[in-house]
Amino acid sequence: MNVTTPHIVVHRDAGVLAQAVAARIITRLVDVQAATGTASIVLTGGTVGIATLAAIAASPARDAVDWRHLDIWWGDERFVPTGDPERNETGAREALLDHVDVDPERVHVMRGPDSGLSAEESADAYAAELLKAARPEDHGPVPQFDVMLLGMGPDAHVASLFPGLPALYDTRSVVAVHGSPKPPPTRISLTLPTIQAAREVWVVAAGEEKASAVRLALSDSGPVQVPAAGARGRSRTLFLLDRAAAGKIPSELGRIASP
Ligand SMILES: O=C1O[C@H](COP(=O)(O)O)[C@@H](O)[C@H](O)[C@H]1O
Repeated sequence: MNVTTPHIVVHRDAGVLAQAVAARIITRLVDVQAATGTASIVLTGGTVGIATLAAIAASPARDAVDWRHLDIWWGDERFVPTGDPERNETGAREALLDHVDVDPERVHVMRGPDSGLSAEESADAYAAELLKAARPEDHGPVPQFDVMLLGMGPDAHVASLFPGLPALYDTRSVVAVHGSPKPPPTRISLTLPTIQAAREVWVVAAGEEKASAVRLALSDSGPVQVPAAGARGRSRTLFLLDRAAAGKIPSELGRIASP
């Protein structure tokens, strides 16, 4: 798998970070749609992830995106019923998707227990949906997503890939995760091979409590101990941080700082 070296961009605080990531997403989607007529994005839950979606909703530039021609996927989901405030889907709908003209057929949710599926069946159903969406030029079982947004926990988890859990060894595209150290315990997650199939992977993190995880994610650590170290895209990897989260990055790693 071709993966790229991360490029680091640091913003003043979490608020500016969310605004800047929102602007980047809008620009990227507009550019991809101008070139191909369609685009795809993978959403994340978490604080910066949802704040970013709210910033897109509040931006006048959001109307530059052709929302009807956008496929929306999730990197992970908490396995709780539809509408539960814990679901990443619920946060994304409230922050953005309820405010723009998306095509419901192109909003690809990971199903919860109210669907009657077990977590394993829900993961398999998502894998099948990804396989159906993959085109010959994707050369694999999942689409080469245009942008994958990933939040990161203080333990360096991304999506629902937590350090040391079996999901990190899994070569399927989507898995059920049990025993998550962060509640709720049961989740559905894309795996590392699926994350690394994305054209662009953008890791977003804010706050001092993420600083050690950011440092490790940018080191040569293995992804089983430091899942975020495996968050790399085929064409580009961005670590989009606030100053606090960037506080422990070694000085030899280049970074771009905004005022
Ligand atoms: O549980 C999750 O946590 C991470 C990070 O959340 P944060 O609140 O620390 O930013 C998130 O990226 C992931 O999608 C989510 O399910």
